[in-house]
Amino acid sequence: MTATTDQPTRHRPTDAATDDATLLGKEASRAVRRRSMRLLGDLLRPHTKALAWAALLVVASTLGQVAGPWLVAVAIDRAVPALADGSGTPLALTGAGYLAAAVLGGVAAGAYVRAAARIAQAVLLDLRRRVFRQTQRLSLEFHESYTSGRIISRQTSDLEALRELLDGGLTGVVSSLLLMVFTFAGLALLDWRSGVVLAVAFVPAWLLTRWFQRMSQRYYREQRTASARLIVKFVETMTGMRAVQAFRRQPTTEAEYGRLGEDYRDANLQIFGVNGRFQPGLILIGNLTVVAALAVGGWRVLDGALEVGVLAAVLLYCKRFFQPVQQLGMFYNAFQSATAALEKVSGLLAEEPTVVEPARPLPLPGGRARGELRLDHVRFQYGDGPVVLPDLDLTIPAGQTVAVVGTTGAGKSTVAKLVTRFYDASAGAVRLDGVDVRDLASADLRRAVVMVTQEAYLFSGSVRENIALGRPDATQAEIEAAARAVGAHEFVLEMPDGYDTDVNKRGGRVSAGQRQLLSFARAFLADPAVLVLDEATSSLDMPGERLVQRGLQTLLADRTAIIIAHRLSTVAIADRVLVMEHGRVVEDGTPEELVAGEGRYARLHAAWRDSLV
Ligand SMILES: Nc1ncnc2c1ncn2[C@@H]1O[C@H](COP(=O)(O)OP(=O)(O)OP(=O)(O)O)[C@@H](O)[C@H]1O
Repeated sequence: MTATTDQPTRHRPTDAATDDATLLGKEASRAVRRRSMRLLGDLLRPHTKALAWAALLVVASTLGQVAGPWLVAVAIDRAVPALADGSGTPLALTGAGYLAAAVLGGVAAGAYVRAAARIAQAVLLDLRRRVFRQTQRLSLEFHESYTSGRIISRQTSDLEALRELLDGGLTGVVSSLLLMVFTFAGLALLDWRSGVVLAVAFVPAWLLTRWFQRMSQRYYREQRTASARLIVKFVETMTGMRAVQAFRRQPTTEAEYGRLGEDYRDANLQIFGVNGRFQPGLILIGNLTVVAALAVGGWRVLDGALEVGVLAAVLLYCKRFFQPVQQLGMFYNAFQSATAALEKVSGLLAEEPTVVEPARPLPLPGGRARGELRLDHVRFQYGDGPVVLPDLDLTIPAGQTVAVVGTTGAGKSTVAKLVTRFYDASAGAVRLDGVDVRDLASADLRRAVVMVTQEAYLFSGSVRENIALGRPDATQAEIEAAARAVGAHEFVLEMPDGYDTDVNKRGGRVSAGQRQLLSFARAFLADPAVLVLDEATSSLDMPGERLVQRGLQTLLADRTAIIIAHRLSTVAIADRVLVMEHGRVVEDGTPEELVAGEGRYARLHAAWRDSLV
């Protein structure tokens, strides 16, 4: 059931399915952009006041900067001649004005950076929380097709790219853009002819920037996809380290990882290649503009049509105009990277759970589950894949223990996933005490039906906390009683800190059998009406097996149970055995009846018994 990256993502045309695509069609590209913008709008909405303040500050700081060359022109053309006439006041005033503008610009710029950083950090925190909440909210179907590595790269490298942009890039982009606009306005007001020169020079600069934009957008998407693939491979190898080492896959995984690393390097090199043409191109255009402005302005100064001071200011403005363009180019990288990241994150956030909470949940009859299960002509397929269960019709009376056995791929785990409502039936219905599970509030369903999985997952924390997951408000006495009931109490007491032992620390490590007993204790404490148990396939040593079997018997007591059984001893304690093949129940009866018969179970049982001798 392990999901792979290239597994087709079904019925999700516009969302996470697109996040690995580098070249999107126009329509899809626009849809993705709209989705990102909507998310950005959502994230920024709570900060409108702070944003307005930041905007005011950045305007003030830019005005401070743009005032400089203007004052230089005034100083050269008015104040210096006035000095020659014996009046020093204009020069002193212009000097003071220059200083004041510089101080105002500096102070406002500092305040702007701080204000922007506060907004950026708040937005990032919000986004981080949203991504985490969303990944927990999404149904199992999503997690089985979207590899954990991809989710990890959403939460790490994508959010990191956004952080980089928001931390410094964005403030830079905004102030650069504003500086360009104000510089152009200042120049045009001072001398419109020079304004025309600049406007003409802006055309090739604009074309170059558009080219850069297009190319880098494509390469940044490639880079992010390559980086996500690298992370996926890494996570997959690390989580499957046992299998990697057991099958001596190291050379293969190393080669694959190396290849993905090369792809990532190539993607980065392409980006630098584009940068390497964009930056010098802009510098060249900038310098040519200065030369043109000097040539045009110089002639006019000679003709007396332009004052020297104005020419000096014009040159300063022309030079300054292209500085932010270069900066913009640099920020644009961070911006591209962040846009690509935002597209992916917004794709993840746009995912809808396939298993949805009912709008108007129905109560269970009597307010409490009795545990009668009915699979009413259930048909099931994963997405648009092949039909796994063609027509399963089954009633399990309350309190019955049913062992499900069958060949691999027969659909046993699928039945478990339907009863626990990790998936919904494609047709037909699963009913608990006569109520369709789709009509039950998930809180009621989770209280009534508990699944104990093969891996018996232990979270970091103490043994006590791990058992208490079954019922978080349980007292210490109840936790101990649950552990005692399933036979876990003794070994817990032998651990270094008893119930307070950290399961991840040295000395807190538990064996496979103990792990199962702890998960039984957890389920016992939850006390559900229906228990679904995917029995671990790994075989235990005999004492461990006996211990687990005894724990299991206590746990089952008089609840309804569906056990995907891998052990003969488990099947023997069941009230009823279902033998499944290709999604159908081919045999159904008590263990004794089936053993006595001639069917598949009798053969399976004989083979099993022989293997034990
Ligand atoms: N998440 C999934 N997406 C698509 N197909 C799936 C998924 N999970 C299982 N299947 C397919 O559904 C069929 C039934 O799988 P299921 O896991 O229910 O079998 P099983 O009887 O529990 O097998 P095993 O004993 O090996 O665990 C298989 O053909 C499997 O390939």
